[in-house]
Amino acid sequence: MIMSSVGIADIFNDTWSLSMSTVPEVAEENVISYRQSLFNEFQPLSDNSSFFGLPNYVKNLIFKYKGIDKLYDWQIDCLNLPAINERKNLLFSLPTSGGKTLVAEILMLKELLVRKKNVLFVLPYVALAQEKVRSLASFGLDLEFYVEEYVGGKGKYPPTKHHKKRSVYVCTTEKAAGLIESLLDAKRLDEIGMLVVDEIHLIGDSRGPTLEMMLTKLMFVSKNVHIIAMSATVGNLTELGNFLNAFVYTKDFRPVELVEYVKCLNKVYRIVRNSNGTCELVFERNMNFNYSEEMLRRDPGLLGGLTREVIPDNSCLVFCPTKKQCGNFALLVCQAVDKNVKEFRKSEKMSLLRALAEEGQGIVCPILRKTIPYGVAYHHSGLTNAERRLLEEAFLGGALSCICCTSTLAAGVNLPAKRVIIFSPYVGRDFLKLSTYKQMSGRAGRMGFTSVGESYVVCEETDMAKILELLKSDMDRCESKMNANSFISFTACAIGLKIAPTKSSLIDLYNVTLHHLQNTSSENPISEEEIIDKSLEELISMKAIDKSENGEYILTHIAQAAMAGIFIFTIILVSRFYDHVTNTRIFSGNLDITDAQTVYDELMVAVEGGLILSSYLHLFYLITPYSAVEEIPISRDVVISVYSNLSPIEKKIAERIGITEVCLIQYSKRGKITVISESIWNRFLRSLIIFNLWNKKSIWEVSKTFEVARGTIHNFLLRTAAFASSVQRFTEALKMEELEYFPALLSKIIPRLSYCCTIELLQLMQLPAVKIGRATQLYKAGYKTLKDIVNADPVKLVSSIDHLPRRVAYEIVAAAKLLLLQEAETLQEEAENLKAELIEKNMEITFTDFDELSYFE
Ligand SMILES: Nc1ncnc2c1ncn2[C@@H]1O[C@H](COP(=O)(O)OP(=O)(O)OP(=O)(O)O)[C@@H](O)[C@H]1O
Repeated sequence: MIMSSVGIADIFNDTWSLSMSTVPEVAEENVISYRQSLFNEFQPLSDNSSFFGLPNYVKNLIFKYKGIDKLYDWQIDCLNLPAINERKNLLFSLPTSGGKTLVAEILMLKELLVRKKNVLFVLPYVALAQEKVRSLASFGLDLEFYVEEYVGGKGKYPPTKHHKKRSVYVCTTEKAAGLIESLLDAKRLDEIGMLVVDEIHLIGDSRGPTLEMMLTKLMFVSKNVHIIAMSATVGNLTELGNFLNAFVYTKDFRPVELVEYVKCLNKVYRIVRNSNGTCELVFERNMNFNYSEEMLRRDPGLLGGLTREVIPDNSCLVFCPTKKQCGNFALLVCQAVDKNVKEFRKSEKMSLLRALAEEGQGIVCPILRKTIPYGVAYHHSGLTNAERRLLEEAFLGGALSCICCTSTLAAGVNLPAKRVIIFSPYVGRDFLKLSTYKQMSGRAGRMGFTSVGESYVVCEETDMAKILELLKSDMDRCESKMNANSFISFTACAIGLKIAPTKSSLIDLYNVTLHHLQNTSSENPISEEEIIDKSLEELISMKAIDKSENGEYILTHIAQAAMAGIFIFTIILVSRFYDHVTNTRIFSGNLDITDAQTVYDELMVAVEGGLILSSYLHLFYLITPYSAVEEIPISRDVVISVYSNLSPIEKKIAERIGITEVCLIQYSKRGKITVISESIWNRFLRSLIIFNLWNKKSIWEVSKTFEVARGTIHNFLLRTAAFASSVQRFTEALKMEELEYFPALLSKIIPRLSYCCTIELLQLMQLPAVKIGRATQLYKAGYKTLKDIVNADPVKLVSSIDHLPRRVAYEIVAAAKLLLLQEAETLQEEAENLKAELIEKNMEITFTDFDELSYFE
């Protein structure tokens, strides 16, 4: 296959058109011969001709859906490792875009189809997990397995047990942890054959404890789950391999050559790496972009010139140190490029703007409105997921040729570019780390898009020495982030799951952690006994655990109910806020034991004082996560203005909760609020954000009123939905008469909260990566239900929906088919199970039974 002239995107289109018998856009004879070859080689699963132990037609599907017809040598090497056949855990590390994911997916398919076990695929970010669900859907349809999404509010704990087909659970880290806990609790862990963890180095990130605890528990209770972990950037690979008890495979392979440069003043230096590991900067060229004086004043770093060299024909990613700079740099690039670029793919850019408007309920960010006509955009966490997704698709499709982003894009999204510009060697205030540099520069030049990738790091003269030092330094180590709080959570969870209910078994469990491995080799190791003792003491003092008669620790009733909340829905990204919370956190979800007690108290107060149901606000207050206060800082002026403008019913609810004018007076005078706890005051104010969105105020309006970024609001909404699910499960598990109607009340609002949409759009929003704008577009175009999507012609979808890439259209249809199929087959299975149970108990009901009933006579 000639990648350079065709390009992966084209290949996708071609192969899709082949599979769906739509208008082919490649030479007819190629289509026919390819179709023929597919037809000839397609054989049933019993085909024992082997593609790494899989039937040969899996190979064809990889070509059909991924455009890959040949594996790299290292991929073949890795898949043939004796360690794989022996089912030894595998940790493999290659540079970004080396093709690691494909290896993991082939192993995953083998587990599903040959060993017939379920697989957990863990990805660190929501967007990556959703992309994976969508891309695996076609494989699921063809190879007859389910793809179940465990992201945000989606995913059932424990999962439905399927007898006929296997499932791959695509999860974010927190959801995976919840899923494993629920399977352990249900004694069903043996249904899982493999756990794939992408970006394993994130175990050393602030969210790392959740991942570390999950892996530890899994390895402690079972030797049968095959762990496959991968990463591009780990310094202490062997140590990580020891923790995972894994065979370590590493290669320095990049499919596309990467040429790295450093730009200082107007000089460009090439980074030359010598075979002895040293590295030097070799002068390459002077840059002269004929800037006017005015332009030079505005753009002294020559960013515009550097981007102008590649766009619009090729693509460019600009990494900026702060979010604010992303928008500013995007505007700057537009000033530097030729005005004619506005004509380049104009209609696609217009349709992108329309799609963004749909997503923002009619509003498009003013900066994007200015930059998109030039094919330029910015991208950071202040944008909603949907906005980011649209921009990413446009970049992949070529309508956008330049994105100015923060470093999070390098780790989170698969966006290749011809040129990567790291516009400052700082991330925020910190000097770049080697792993971050590698991730950013690794985005340059992806296979199938460009023959060579270039990365430029732009720096001041004063930073040149530091840059050289960075380039020569060893890769960052991955250090366990387990701390006192995570140990308490870890201990409580192990006790709750009964996997380590005694002190000695808790110590054994701790000895499996990465923390233990690193602690023992540190200069001042803490004794394992001390760690466990401290956690136990803390839990006892919080009345979260008791000792049973046989000397084992058990959870108290409320702690158990709190934990049940987590079993059903673990929370997204909680541990990001972990370190800022002074309370002791108990569980990996956000319903910790101190929170659980407060939730309980507040629910009881609401019930006893009278829950106001003439508006949703009272309910929203009760499900506003406690972390909201740190997540959503609201300025003093905004608080005063929002509170002063409360409607009568809102005021009434505030009063019912205990908030009076005195609170406002105390707050306005910058004093401490003494009438009620500040947490009540703060959470009430944040619950108004949810209330406004629920009442159909656009995210733009709410963002303006509360002066909070749209992305932050969107994430807060998702977390509230997840917290509501925990509260729902908590109230169910408490089994108290006074609270028995809460689960039903909450179950009505949770789906709408998760998707932040109207009831009509709920079905469409179940599709992976379909957000409100695209759901609205589909709905308006007459595709109102999943069934409509199943019956849709993807080509028609592309023509009737603005800015819908062809590949995405096919993937959406495949995902809808799989979802419906899964739903129907699950119902069928449940019916069969019920019937089998009845037969087993000799209780088969026949029509004759009814005939005998006099009632019908
Ligand atoms: N053998 C192959 N031939 C051609 N393209 C390939 C091959 N293997 C993978 N690719 C393509 O290369 C790109 C990068 O692959 P992949 O995402 O698997 O890399 P990765 O090592 O997992 O990267 P990252 O570290 O960014 O996650 C993808 O578009 C993938 O489809």
